[in-house]
Amino acid sequence: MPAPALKIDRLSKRYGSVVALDGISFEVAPGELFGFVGSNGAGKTTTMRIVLGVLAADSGAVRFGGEPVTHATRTRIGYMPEERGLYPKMRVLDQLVYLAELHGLDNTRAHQAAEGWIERLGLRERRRDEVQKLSLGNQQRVQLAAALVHDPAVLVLDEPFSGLDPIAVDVMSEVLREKAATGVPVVFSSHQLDLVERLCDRVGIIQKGRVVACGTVAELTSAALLVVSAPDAPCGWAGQLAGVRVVADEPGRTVLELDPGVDDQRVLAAALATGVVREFRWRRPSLAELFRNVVTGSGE
Ligand SMILES: Nc1ncnc2c1ncn2[C@@H]1O[C@H](COP(=O)(O)OP(=O)(O)OP(=O)(O)O)[C@@H](O)[C@H]1O
Repeated sequence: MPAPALKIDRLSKRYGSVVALDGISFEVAPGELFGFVGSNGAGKTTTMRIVLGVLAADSGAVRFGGEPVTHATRTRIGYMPEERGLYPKMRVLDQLVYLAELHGLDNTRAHQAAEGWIERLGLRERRRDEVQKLSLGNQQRVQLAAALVHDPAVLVLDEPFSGLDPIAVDVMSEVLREKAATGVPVVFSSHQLDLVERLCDRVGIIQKGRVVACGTVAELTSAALLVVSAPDAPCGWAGQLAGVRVVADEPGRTVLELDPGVDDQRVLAAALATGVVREFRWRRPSLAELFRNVVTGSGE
């Protein structure tokens, strides 16, 4: 049976006078790897805590297969909290077995699952160590194992990649891909936009508690940018052109966004008026460029 979709439906949340969530909505389909990105304080952690039920929304709902999430369905979510929630003095294996049993696995199955994830995440040598004695990266691997050990039907991870070395990033990426490939909706937050771009099927950009852009990376980055290398051009040469916005301006190289209908040959003429033009080409923006555009509206 395929796992149900996770739907965040118009959630709002205030902390006193601070509006943390302002009607945020998005959906993560079964088998989809969804990247949740936004500036500091945009509302990512608040959203994830509400999904987990550790925080109540003022209004809106979290739905799982169309039904509001209940205490029973919540136990089917695998969660990696931002503040990490392990018992520092418990040994790795004991901790994972304990968590699996808490989620309803009997002792034998809990051991099998814990050992399986220990092996998969390269923690075999550490399995008898107290969590507090592990490096931060290894603690994070244990935290991932803790989110997975009860074979969840939904995976929600708050900045799982922060602080990981490149090998651990690869392991984490593979595991998330594999989990999604089994039909589970997987959502994770991250500030590492290159990674999100590479890994995710879809991305939601959140700002001030609302989703301001959502789609596949290809959809989000379809509006092309114009790269112009004009080594003699004075800084800011393109700033006065009507319908043209400067996305990046380095000495001799400028990246521009043109309003619909603006003739790029007019831009080329303006560039040539400053001297030689070595490069004049269209390219897709990166997710990081798009993010800056969307979030600051200025491109920088
Ligand atoms: N316990 C709290 N009390 C008061 N305000 C809070 C509390 N938790 C979060 N906030 C505020 O709510 C807003 C959203 O915070 P949240 O932690 O959800 O953002 P975030 O997107 O996860 O940020 P980051 O990328 O920095 O982790 C921010 O303005 C934050 O200051």
